[in-house]
Amino acid sequence: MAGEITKDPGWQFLRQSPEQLIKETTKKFDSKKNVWIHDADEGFIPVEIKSTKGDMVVVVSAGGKEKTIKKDETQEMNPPKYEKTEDMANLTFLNDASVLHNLKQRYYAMMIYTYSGLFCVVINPYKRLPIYTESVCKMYIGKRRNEMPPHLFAVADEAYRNMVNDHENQSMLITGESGAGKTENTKKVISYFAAVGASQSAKKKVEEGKRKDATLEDQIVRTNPVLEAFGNAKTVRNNNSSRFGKFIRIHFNTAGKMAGGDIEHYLLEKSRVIKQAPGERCYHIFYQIMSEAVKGLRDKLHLSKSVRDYHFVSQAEITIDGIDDKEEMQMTDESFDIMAFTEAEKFNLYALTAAIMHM
Ligand SMILES: Nc1ncnc2c1ncn2[C@@H]1O[C@H](COP(=O)(O)OP(=O)(O)OP(=O)(O)O)[C@@H](O)[C@H]1O
Repeated sequence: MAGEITKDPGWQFLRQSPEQLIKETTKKFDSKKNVWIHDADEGFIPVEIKSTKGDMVVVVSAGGKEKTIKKDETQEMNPPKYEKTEDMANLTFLNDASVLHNLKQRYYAMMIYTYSGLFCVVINPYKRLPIYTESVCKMYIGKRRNEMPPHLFAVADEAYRNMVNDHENQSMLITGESGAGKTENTKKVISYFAAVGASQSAKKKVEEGKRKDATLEDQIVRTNPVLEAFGNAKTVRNNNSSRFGKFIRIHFNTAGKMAGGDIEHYLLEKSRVIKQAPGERCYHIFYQIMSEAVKGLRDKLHLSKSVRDYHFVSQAEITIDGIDDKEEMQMTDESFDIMAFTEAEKFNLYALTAAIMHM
C-alpha cells in the first residue's frame, strides 16, 4: 500500500522523496554561526556570524557581503533536519524567519499544506494540483494525522472521526485574506465529507420532467455553484471573491452518514449590486443570465440589449479572464435542478435578478 500511494500523481505534491529528504537534511550547519537576518527584499536571509563584540555581531551573507548588526536582530536557525518540516510545532526555534522559510521552501516544492500544531497552514498554489482526486481522498480516509503528509483531508478526517467516536459536534475554521483560498478549500472539505459520509440511500428523483438522479451528497456539493453565482464577484484581488460570510453546517446521522445541511450567510456586499469599482464586476449571475446558456431565458426576461446597456451591472468589467459565463450558467441552472428547485422557482429567481438590470 505504501509503495502504491507514492506512485499516485499527487504524491509528489504531498511529501518529498527519501532521496530529496536526505539531500535537504544533511547540509553543513553550525548552530552557533548560522542565523537569519532581516532583508528588505527577501524578508529574511541566512548569514554566518564571523565575529562577536559585546552585543554586536559581524555577519556575512552567501554572496560574501559583510554587515555589523545587533545580536538581538538575528534570529536562530533550525538545524537542516527540520528542512521542509511537515509540522512546524517540531521546530526547535519557532521564530518568524524559520516559519516563513519553512513555508516558502515547501511552497517552492508545491507542497501547499503544512501543520503548525493543530492548525493547517495553506498556501494558494494558483494552479490545479492533483491532490484532491478520488485516489488521494481514499488515502486519507480513516488515517491518523501523523500517518500521512499534511492535507486538508487529514484535518477533515480527524474531525469526522472525532464526531463519530465522541458523538460531539466538530467545527473547522477556514480563515485568511481575500484570495487566500478559503472558498476553494471549503469546497474540498465538503466534497471530502460527501465521500466519507456518503448516505448510500436510495437515489432521489428530482423534479418531474428532469428525471435526474441526485443523492444528498450531490445536493450538498451543488449548493456552492448557486451560492457563488449570486454571492461571488470579480474583485481586483480575486476573480471569484465571496462577497459574504458563511457558516456551513453539515448534519450526520448516528451511523456517520450525511443527513442534511444548512448554511447561514452574513453581510452580503449589497452596494456591489448597483456600483462596481474599476477592475471589478457585479455578481456572476447577471452575466451568466446574459450568456444564453439557458435557451429562451433572455427573451422571457426581456433582456434583449447588450450587457453594456444595463447600467447597474456594467460600470466596470463585464467579462473575467478564464471564466466562461455560459458554462457557469449551465452549472448554476443544473445545480438548481439537483437541489430540486422547480422550474417556476428558478424562473422567479432569474426574473428578480433581471429586474435589477432593467432598473
Ligand atoms: N487549492 C487550490 N488549488 C488551486 N487553485 C486555488 C486553490 N486555492 C485557491 N486557488 C485559486 O485562487 C483563487 C482564489 O481563491 P478563493 O476564491 O478560494 O479565495 P478566498 O480566500 O475564498 O477569497 P475571498 O475572501 O475573496 O472570497 C481561486 O479562484 C483559485 O483560482
